[in-house]
Amino acid sequence: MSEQMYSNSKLSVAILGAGAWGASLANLAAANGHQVRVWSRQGSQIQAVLKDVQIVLSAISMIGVRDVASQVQSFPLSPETIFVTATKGLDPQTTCTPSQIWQTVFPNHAVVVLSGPNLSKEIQMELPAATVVASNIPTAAEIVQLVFSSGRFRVYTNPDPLGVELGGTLKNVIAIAAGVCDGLQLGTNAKAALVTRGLTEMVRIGNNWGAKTETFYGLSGLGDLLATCNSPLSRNYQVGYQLAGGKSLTETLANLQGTAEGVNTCQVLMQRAKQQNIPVPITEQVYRLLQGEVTPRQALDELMLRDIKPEYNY
Ligand SMILES: NC(=O)C1=CN([C@@H]2O[C@H](COP(=O)(O)OP(=O)(O)OC[C@H]3O[C@@H](n4cnc5c(N)ncnc54)[C@H](OP(=O)(O)O)[C@@H]3O)[C@@H](O)[C@H]2O)C=CC1
Ligand SMILES: O=C(CO)COP(=O)(O)O
Repeated sequence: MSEQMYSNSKLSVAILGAGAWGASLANLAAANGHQVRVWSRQGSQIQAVLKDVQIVLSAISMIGVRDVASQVQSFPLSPETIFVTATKGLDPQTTCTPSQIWQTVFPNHAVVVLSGPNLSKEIQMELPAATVVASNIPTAAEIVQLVFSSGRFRVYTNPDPLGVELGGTLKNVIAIAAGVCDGLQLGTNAKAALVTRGLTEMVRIGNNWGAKTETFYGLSGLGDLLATCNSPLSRNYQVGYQLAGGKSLTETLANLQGTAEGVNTCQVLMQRAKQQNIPVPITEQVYRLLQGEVTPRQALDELMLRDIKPEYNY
């Protein structure tokens, strides 16, 4: 399978998940002339959507990924079919990333991660954005790059799928903290400190997992942090903002449009950080806040009054 073969051809693309992100990605591929079929639990049979497709893109919330992957497994697909995952979460049972789940279920297929600063509402409004596609199989990433690239969606390739996937996933926890920061009106200095130290925490976790440091300084790490920590369009930011305003987590989630993956990611991350002995002070305070163990103000004090230390351990 070569990139050249695909450069001018129009592909058949199945999008699994008709939520905010699945619908936006479907529009981007369709606008480039590709044949796009979208599947959701309420819609057509998955079998009809998967028939003869060259690309299967999953934009399913983390909670449904394992189940949907095993549904897909029961249908015959060409060995050339490329899987793309756009989910930003971690599996609660195994702490696996979505791409690790897809790769385990489809060990002989190319799997590509798509992640970046991509607030779907802005993409629906046709505002310009950039993203990253990453795979261990470079030609697969290049094919996916061609499918989605346009004058309003700039797609970069990257050889570190784990780093790209973790960037988009881990930033959701920091986005909750950023929402708290703004909800408490702590100011621009506090927000800059939070996001910067949040990035340090993401790099620390990512390195332990085997991801490359520099990936976190790219679009899928720093880029996505900047987008979600500064925008009320981010559901994760909204969760933090509402909690800071005194709402309960149950009330906040009940009124939220769509999925805020950071809530579950935070639980999984705490589990993994404890197992691996990784210091994650911001994640820990977000976890305690979500559990109702601390108030937003107490979480702030806990972070500010930690033992003083050097910025980096060189
Ligand atoms: N919105 C955004 O701006 C972006 C979102 N993402 C990520 O994409 C993923 C989806 O987000 P988004 O589209 O916004 O979320 P939505 O809540 O809008 O949609 C979630 C989608 O997942 C499906 N789904 C949920 N649970 C299950 C299940 N158990 N089995 C099968 N399907 C299920 C829903 O199906 P149904 O409609 O049938 O309920 C729906 O299609 C998340 O991981 C998110 O972090 C990534 C980048 C940008
Ligand atoms: O990941 C996103 C933008 O890149 C979407 O953020 P939320 O899931 O917080 O809305």
